[in-house]
Amino acid sequence: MVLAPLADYTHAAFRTLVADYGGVGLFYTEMLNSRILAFGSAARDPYLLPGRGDRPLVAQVVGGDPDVVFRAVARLVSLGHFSAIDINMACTRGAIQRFGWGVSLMKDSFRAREILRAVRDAAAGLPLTVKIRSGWEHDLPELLRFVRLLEEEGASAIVLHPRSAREGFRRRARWEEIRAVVREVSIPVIGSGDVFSPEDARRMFLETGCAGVMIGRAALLRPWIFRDTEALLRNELPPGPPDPFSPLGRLADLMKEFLPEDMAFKRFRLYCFWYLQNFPFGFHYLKLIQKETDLNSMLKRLQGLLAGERFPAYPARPVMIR
Ligand SMILES: Cc1cc2nc3c(=O)[nH]c(=O)nc-3n(C[C@H](O)[C@H](O)[C@H](O)COP(=O)(O)O)c2cc1C
Repeated sequence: MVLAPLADYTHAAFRTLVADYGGVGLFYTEMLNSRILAFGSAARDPYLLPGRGDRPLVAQVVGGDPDVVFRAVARLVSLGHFSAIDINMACTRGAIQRFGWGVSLMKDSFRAREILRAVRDAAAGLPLTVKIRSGWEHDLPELLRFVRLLEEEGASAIVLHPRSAREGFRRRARWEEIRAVVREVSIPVIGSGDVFSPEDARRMFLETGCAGVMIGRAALLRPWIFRDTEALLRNELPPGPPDPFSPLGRLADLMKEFLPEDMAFKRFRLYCFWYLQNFPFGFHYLKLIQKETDLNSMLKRLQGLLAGERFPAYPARPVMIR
């Protein structure tokens, strides 16, 4: 079970929270901008901190210039706490695509190859994973050609979120493409997309033959979904969900520990957008707490609002994404 890279969310504090609940075999950082990494000061960067218990930890890099990516990866390796490097060829955000980074690399095999070589050269023997989408469009022969290229260039594993670049988060993730990639390459394939319950995770393993199941949005709603999935896979009963306020209280404490104060507040407020979607009146609660101007008053408000709440049964599917 793999915690997905989630920009703005999978920082050291959140990964530590998830690790405390258990059930995760591999953690990803949020995507790290190669330009900032290459030319910034890695030592004090809160984005690069390891959490507690969040190992093995993969650092995900996004970029499109092989020289810059080389420098960025060399810096990451020098920190000593990353177990592997991932290159993001999946992100569809406008600015990332305009730079020719993220999923744009799937349209440019030559550049993709150059980036992979740069990462491999800088990674000093650390494994290299690549996170991709289905491609620009759903074109299976083209996807299979691309994953063969990744394998040829020394990727140790592939993570596939089987939606096209155009789809963003619309339509369903096409798990059948995960199965096709599993059959095409001999390296491990990790599936990502639309796993909203432990049962979904088990179904993804069974239907696709993937080596790992990655969870993103549902882990924001229920950071303990990995523990519940582990229990299901062992035919055991999962422990019940925590009291609705306690994960937020714990996360706030971890954010105060790992992140600078203003970043902690901003990130906590962003996180509430997801977590509160567990509850029928979540968006109303979100509106109410937006008025608070510091973390402690926000927490106090949340404690009152969530006192009478309970978690509905899985699936933990957000109704809105940003
Ligand atoms: C808020 C958010 C941030 C994301 N950030 C990243 C990222 O930094 N790098 C990346 O490769 N994918 C990113 N993704 C994609 C997820 O890793 C994952 O592949 C996708 O959400 C599908 O999985 P899910 O259905 O379990 O959420 C992000 C997704 C969301 C919703």
